[in-house]
Amino acid sequence: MSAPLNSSPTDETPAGVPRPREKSLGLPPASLETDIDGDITGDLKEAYWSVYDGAAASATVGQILGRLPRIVRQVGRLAWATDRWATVRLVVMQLASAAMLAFGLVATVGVVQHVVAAGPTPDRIRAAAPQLVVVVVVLSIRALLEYGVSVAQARLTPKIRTALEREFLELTAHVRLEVVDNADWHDEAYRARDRGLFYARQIVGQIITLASSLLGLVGTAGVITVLHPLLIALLPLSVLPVGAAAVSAARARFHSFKRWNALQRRVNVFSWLLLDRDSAAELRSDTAQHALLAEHHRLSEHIADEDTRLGLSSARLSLIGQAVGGIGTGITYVALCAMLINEWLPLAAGAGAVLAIQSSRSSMTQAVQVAHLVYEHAMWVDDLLRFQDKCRKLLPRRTGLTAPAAVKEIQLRDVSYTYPGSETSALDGVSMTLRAGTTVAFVGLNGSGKSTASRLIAGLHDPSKGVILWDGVDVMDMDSESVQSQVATVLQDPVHFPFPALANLTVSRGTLTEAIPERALAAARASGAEAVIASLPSTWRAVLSKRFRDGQELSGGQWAKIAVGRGLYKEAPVLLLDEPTASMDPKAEHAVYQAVLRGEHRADRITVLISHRLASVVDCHMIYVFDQGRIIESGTHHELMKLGGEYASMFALQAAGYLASAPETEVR
Ligand SMILES: Nc1ncnc2c1ncn2[C@@H]1O[C@H](COP(=O)(O)OP(=O)(O)OP(=O)(O)O)[C@@H](O)[C@H]1O
Repeated sequence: MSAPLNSSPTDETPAGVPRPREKSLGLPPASLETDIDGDITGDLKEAYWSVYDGAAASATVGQILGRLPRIVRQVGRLAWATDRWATVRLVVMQLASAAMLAFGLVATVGVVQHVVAAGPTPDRIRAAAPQLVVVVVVLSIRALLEYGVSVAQARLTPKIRTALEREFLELTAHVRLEVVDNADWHDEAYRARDRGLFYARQIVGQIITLASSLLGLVGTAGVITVLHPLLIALLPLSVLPVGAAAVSAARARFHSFKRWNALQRRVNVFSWLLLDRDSAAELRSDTAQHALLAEHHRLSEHIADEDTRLGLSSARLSLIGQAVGGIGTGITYVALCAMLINEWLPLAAGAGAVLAIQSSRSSMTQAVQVAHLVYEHAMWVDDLLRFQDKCRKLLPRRTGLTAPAAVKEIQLRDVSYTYPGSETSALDGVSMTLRAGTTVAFVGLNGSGKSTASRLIAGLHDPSKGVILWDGVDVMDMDSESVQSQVATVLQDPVHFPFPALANLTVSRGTLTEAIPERALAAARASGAEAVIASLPSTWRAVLSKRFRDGQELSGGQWAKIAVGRGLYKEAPVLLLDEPTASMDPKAEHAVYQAVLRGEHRADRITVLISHRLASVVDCHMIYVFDQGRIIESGTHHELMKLGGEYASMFALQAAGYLASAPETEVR
């Protein structure tokens, strides 16, 4: 978070100045371990995003069939919640379309019946004509219904995705801060975003295709039974071999895809590093491109091999599938001929059976392929929905009581805080009183608890022990978000919003487009951002990112000024500055302190300043010295200097560094 308080603690560090705790480090290995591909990114293989890859490859047909109703119910619920009318239309038209397919088949058999009946050809054709018209009408209605299904799908799918995405971002952007710190939660969030949301968009269409092929299968089975009950025995003979071939082809594809995907993710790491603007300068100055390109080439070759393997195995499986399917068809037709020869079946029914069997074979192949996709993709959608449920339980406190718009006094009473998963307290029994119109400084070594204290004051974490009172009211009784909205926090590494300069300020008031111009100018003036913005080609409108056309690049110090401006623009009753000036030049830093801390701070504002440059805290009304989560000294600069404790030692150390080499120059 910050530069060390002391330049570098050496043996010459004066007595009394605490030293940071240090750990010794052994020699590194002479070479890094690699995986079977000889690649250092091997660990990424089983990373968060690949957990369900290839699940369909190892699931049994029973498992897939067993899960389908649940998946359909789940997606149905999503669709219902998103657009009931489109969902009803979709289901009704889908069923009607399947019914039309069956009617079409029956009508076609009717045509065949007339065509193969006894009598002169013109009479037979004339007799078949009405049925032929029925076939045309039925097929036209089916085409219209399919169009209707596509229209309903086109309306429903983007709505489902948008609703899921909005919900996902609403939840993830609001969960408590310590949740975001949790690496597992992060993995789950990225997995839900990259995979869950992606597949949620596809799954509606896939379920529709699955439903259409299954209904087609049921329809043709019904037609075959109507033609002759004995024919139903021929159906499995024909479709099961095709189905079995399709199952093994689908599994092989998913197996291969899992490996291909793992390799692709790894190769992406290298393409991203090679292309990214942030790494460009360092890559060139370190001539690190060669090492990265070598890894990229090696992984790309593995991907090419995997592609070839997948293509060859698909071709092989397709050949086997066709051979097995051909044998099944052969057996079916032999059985059909036997039935016709024995006159168990009229010729027209036999011809109809051939049509029905052809149609059911293609329905079966499609059903098997799509069922695998739905099974695997549903896992990701399931994962997304589970993650959203989890996030709902991790939202900040809502009590119905909001924080006061103006606060006179914030009291911390014996406050402790331990980060989740940590064994030691980051804050340990801290008490202090912050009053409106005063500026308070937190100083101390790295890791001593200064930022943690400011985060608790900002309502970003809840105390593990003790209470924080705002004008006598426990913050735990207030809505967390309302507390956060009354605090402006400026950090040393602020977010570089790639927006226009003005939006970079107004975002702290929850808008990117609406500004109060006088307030924006005053904030920019006080923070030193005025000169920065004035020097940009389109001043307030200049986009602060080189990633966009005509975007502008700012230096670290310039960004710091923008961030301070953002904090001031919020005009919150509490202003927390967590080392915001560390990257500013001395003049800019001086100006910020003049404006924010010394002269122009508002009488109704509580300002907390965290700084390692002790010269900047001299004028603060109160200085708290932190060490290992506790306050070890407090008072004004003069009181602390008089005390001769750690603050005095640290101050003397910094001052000595300047005095030893400073020429006699007047500070302007
Ligand atoms: N998000 C976190 N999760 C777990 N531990 C944390 C987290 N942030 C800080 N800590 C730990 O809490 C302790 C106090 O950290 P904190 O950031 O409050 O110190 P600081 O005084 O602000 O340090 P610095 O001067 O380096 O900014 C440290 O031991 C740190 O490792």
